[in-house]
Amino acid sequence: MSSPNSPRVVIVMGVSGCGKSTIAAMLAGRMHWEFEEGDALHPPANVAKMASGQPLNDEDRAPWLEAVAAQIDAWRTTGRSGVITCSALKRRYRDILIGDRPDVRLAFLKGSKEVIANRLAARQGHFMPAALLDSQLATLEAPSEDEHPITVEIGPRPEVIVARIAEQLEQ
Ligand SMILES: Nc1ncnc2c1ncn2[C@@H]1O[C@H](COP(=O)(O)OP(=O)(O)OP(=O)(O)O)[C@@H](O)[C@H]1O
Ligand SMILES: O=C(O)[C@H](O)[C@@H](O)[C@H](O)[C@H](O)CO
Repeated sequence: MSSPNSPRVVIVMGVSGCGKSTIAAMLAGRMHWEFEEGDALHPPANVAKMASGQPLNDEDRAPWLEAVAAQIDAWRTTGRSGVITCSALKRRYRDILIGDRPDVRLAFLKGSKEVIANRLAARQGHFMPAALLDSQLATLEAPSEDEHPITVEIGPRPEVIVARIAEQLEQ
């Protein structure tokens, strides 16, 4: 396990609209760690594809996952800790992001389709159409126990969710 001063990274994962950006930014603030919005690392073609209502495939996601992994490594090799958002829907995507990096933890935001659909319907100014939620949920492989995820229900207020994640990180 890591010593208290070694860099640590949390990937906040889950389908579109589960709250990754909201929770990750607050968690980074609470931990005094860096924050990176994984969506900002998509090639422009991916954003255009999603905005046009088409789901990404494995090939589309490959360069994006590499960019997320590169950010994680940039933090780790320079001794910094950080929180990054990444839907990381499939196990094999998470294997790219985590691999043998022992200080990288998953925080999985888990919620019902109904709650997420309601939040997406209310959200404005985001490229991701709510219509892609079905495909996101169909693609999601929830992390299994051997991935040691911190799994949190998305129902409560963001402050509560962040506190729950922080408590588990501090254990
Ligand atoms: N715990 C919460 N309670 C109520 N509303 C929330 C909560 N978390 C997030 N929201 C709201 O739900 C919407 C979706 O959250 P957010 O944009 O953070 O999700 P996301 O997973 O980052 O989405 P995407 O992957 O599409 O970027 C936003 O409008 C946000 O303000
Ligand atoms: O893997 C994917 O299908 C995409 O990366 C999406 O999950 C988006 O990044 C994001 O969640 C929408 O804003």
